[in-house]
Amino acid sequence: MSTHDDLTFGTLDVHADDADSRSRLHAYADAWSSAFIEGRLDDEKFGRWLEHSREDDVTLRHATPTHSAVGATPRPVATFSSWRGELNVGGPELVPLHMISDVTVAPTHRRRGILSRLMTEDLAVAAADGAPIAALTVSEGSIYGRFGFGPATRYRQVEVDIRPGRLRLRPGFADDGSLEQLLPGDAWPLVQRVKAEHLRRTRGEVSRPAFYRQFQSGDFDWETGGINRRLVAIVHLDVDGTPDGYVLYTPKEGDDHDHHRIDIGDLIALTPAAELRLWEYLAGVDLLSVARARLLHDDPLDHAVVDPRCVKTTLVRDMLWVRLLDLPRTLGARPWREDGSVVLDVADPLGHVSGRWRLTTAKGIGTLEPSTETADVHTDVETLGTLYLGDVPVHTVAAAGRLTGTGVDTFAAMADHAGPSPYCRTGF
Ligand SMILES: CC(=O)SCCNC(=O)CCNC(=O)[C@H](O)C(C)(C)COP(=O)(O)OP(=O)(O)OC[C@H]1O[C@@H](n2cnc3c(N)ncnc32)[C@H](O)[C@@H]1OP(=O)(O)O
Repeated sequence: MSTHDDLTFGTLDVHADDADSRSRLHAYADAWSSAFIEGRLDDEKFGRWLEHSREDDVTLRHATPTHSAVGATPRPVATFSSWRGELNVGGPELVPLHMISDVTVAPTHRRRGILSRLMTEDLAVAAADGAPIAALTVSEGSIYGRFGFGPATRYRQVEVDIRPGRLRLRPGFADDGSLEQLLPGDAWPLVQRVKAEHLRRTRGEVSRPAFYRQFQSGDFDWETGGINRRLVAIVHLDVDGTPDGYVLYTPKEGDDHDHHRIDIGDLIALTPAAELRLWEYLAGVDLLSVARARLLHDDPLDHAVVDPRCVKTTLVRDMLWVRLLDLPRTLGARPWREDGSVVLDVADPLGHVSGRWRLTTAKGIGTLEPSTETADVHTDVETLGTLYLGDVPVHTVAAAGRLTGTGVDTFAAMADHAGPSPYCRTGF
């Protein structure tokens, strides 16, 4: 007898609108929301969740008890959502991305292999549908490696000292653009335009799920359950008046004037000058002491200020976890540095990319073919996920024992790049 005989595994149709379907969808949303310690959703929040989930055409996988011993209506004990987005892998085209979120299993049903089953089924369907790569952001670092996901980008949490006169840009900084404060709802179309261009330019960035509109336009604040009247939107315009950057932030009151702070939800600019101008603006906002933000782990801001100690790092953490599902497509889509050729022997516990492959790079383009030759490099799909966007040099990961063989030096010369670190600013 299967250990899951007491459960029904299936998917819910996010677009179904009859009363019974809505009630099942509400129970599903309650299950993930409760697991993330946010409690069950009221009708307003459920409606908002349904709206953005429909916009993204999300697949909702669940496990639900077949019956209740006390006669209650069974409610989901596991949730798992996924949808199709895009990822910038550093090549000329964005790559279709299978995005995963809301992974929960109720405490009553944990460690019975429910997540393993949902993940295995979901990745198999995604691969069969032609998704070359999957990604998620994680609550804990110990869960997803076993399924072939590797941490592929990092971010840095910082507290920037914005007391009067503290954060100063080095002499010589010049920007010929301008700033405009807008209502967040009015800024939203401009924010979207800048963000779309940023995605096109930034290796490691992913397309934004639809829920971003609700909180970045100020339309709905998930914490208060109403319009976000605190959100401030500042747009940077270039010399021709074209928007090329923005910051969205929320001032937060501290215990006293010395502790009022800004939480920066998003600061994105298409030029370094626009980005620094937005920081200069933030440093000049009165009555505030600290700006909390996420930055690239090797962000230019540290080198643009007179006193680098104004930018205090409080945390460095993994952001996007990547899982390769189709090796010829994914390795063919990312850029390569030196010309070369190696045979990779790849282990994959779920079998999607396992086997021996000859990787050949020429003029920045990689091609991959199945091979029966002796392997030059032995590794696994989790390690290839970590290396995929170029965040970490091959030799660093090899020194950890994760790549072995006589071809590691050649592979490093082919794979490592000298461009900016990959960066994903999008949580999901
Ligand atoms: C992408 C996201 O949504 S991130 C959010 C993840 N969700 C949460 O953190 C919510 C709270 N936690 C949970 O809901 C559950 O504990 C889950 C989803 C993390 C795990 O669900 P389960 O059904 O218990 O996992 P399952 O039984 O399939 O375990 C699979 C393996 O992962 C291991 N594992 C599961 N959870 C954890 C964990 N938190 N830490 C370390 N290992 C774990 C299990 O020991 C098992 O290992 P094995 O294959 O060597 O035996």
